[in-house]
Amino acid sequence: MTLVAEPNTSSTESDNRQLGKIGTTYTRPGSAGSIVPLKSRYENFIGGDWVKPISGEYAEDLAPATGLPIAEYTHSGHADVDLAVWSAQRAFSTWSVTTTAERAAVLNAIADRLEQHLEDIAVMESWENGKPVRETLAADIPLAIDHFRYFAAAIRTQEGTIKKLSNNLVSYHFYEPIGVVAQIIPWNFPILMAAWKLAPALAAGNTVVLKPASATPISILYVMELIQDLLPPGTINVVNGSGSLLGQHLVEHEGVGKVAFTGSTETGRQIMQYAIKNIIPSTMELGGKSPNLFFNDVAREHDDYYRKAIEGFTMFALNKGEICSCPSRALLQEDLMTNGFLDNAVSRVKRIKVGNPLDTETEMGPQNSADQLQKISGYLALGPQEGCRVLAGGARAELGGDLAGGYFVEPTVFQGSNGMRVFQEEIFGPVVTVAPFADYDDAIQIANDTIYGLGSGVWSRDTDITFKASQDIRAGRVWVNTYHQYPAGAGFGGYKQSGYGRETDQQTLRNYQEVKNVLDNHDPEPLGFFV
Ligand SMILES: NC(=O)C1=CN([C@@H]2O[C@H](COP(=O)(O)OP(=O)(O)OC[C@H]3O[C@@H](n4cnc5c(N)ncnc54)[C@H](OP(=O)(O)O)[C@@H]3O)[C@@H](O)[C@H]2O)C=CC1
Ligand SMILES: CCCCCC/C=C/C(=O)O
Repeated sequence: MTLVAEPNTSSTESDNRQLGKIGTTYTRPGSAGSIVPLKSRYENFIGGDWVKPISGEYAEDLAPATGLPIAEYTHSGHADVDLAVWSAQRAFSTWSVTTTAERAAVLNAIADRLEQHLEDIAVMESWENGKPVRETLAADIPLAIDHFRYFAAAIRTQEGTIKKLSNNLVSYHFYEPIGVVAQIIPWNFPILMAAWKLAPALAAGNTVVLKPASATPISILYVMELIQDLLPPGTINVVNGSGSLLGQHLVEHEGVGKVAFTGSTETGRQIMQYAIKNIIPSTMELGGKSPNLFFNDVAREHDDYYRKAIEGFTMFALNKGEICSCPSRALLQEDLMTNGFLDNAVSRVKRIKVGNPLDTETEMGPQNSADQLQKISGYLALGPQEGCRVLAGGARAELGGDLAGGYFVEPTVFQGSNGMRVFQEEIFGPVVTVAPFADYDDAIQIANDTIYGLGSGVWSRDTDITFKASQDIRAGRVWVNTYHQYPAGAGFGGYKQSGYGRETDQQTLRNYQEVKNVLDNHDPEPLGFFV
């Protein structure tokens, strides 16, 4: 499986470790013998210090695998946001004038530090989110590390423009940092989503106030503890608390010059309204209902390609389906419904190993929260009510022992049609809906019949089909004969109600920059209007 970036070739401590060896079960963060030393309470990180919330209020962070508390985090208010914005403004005056080489050095140092701590960060992320440690070790954390390295390089190689408009008139375009950036991130990839936003914002010379999701408030603070000595105070400030209480105040703050958001389309729409107040730019990475198209020729032979396509179908269960680009609508050309392909795919789904996220053999952990479990359970009930056939799963997964209180769901395959709500609404769980298509035009029509346009997949051995489909599908990302790869250097973002702006590529720098034009006139003569 090649989900991750090329490994770093520089020599570090981590080179000789056998991370995530199958058969390992990591000890829970905070308990005796764990590689993750946890505090019982995490304050806000503001101005380079650990700062208590002014109200003195805290909330409990729960482990999705058990439903039991991990640690406390701050329930911040507006005054805490004010303090964070003020700290970021102060830091901006010095960070924005550092050289690109200096900023790149800081980003590279962060990457190196994260790499030294890859294993403990991965364990922390798994325990707080519920995602299997085999994913955080192989994807989330390596991708986050690579992101800092990528933007260290990107800022050093970004060019402005210079144009000689006439013998005496020269136009220069320079990119300048915007100022203080508000970044509001979700709980499904807490560290990776922070990296996607922090790395380009810092590289471009901005300072940040980051608001993590309330369901995963701590893993990013664990990372801040590890990297705090590498950053000038105030360049990154992290404030926890309820998004509905803090969001408007943060985004409408006069000291904030830009907002970047990843989360639901509904909340994105609200944040866009807040951004209007001070006319600040926004980037939005929102929901999805991504189609995954399989053409008849995938089953021509039962070879490696066929196995790859079966894995492509099963990818809806990665991160327990809690991914905006989850391939949640599998569209199969008619022969594949009856010639064994669908049966084989369903039987692979039934073998997905659901369990303790800290066990390296686990393929699917618990959903992130009780709220998410409840939302998914609603759709598990809705599918059959709408007339879906249940080909696999369809219920909560009952695990024993101390995982009995965890938020586990069976990976589920529904067969139905694209007009059903389970085909149209973002479930954000391990649920794939399957429908047949007759021919190419039918496939594209069904694929595009959605309000979303984030991810999509096309599977065929015929490169004319895959190329044509990659042009005809209305989505920001078309994976061809693959799915769920997110290398830096490939821009990611949505069409339609999946948002706007691209992340994970050089062009992301432009989300965090103003363009300054200098028009330099060397003509000795006046222009002639008022002579
Ligand atoms: N596209 C994606 O990657 C994601 C999509 N979703 C979708 O959204 C559904 C609901 O999940 P939910 O966690 O409620 O998603 P939200 O979009 O509401 O939350 C994402 C982030 O936005 C914050 N937030 C919430 N309300 C506001 C607000 N008014 N102003 C500013 N920030 C705000 C949240 O803070 P807080 O946690 O404190 O509320 C969190 O940090 C999921 O079931 C899924 O379908 C969810 C997460 C990611
Ligand atoms: C295997 C790595 C998956 C990264 C997924 C990034 C998607 C983020 C999102 O849901 O917004």
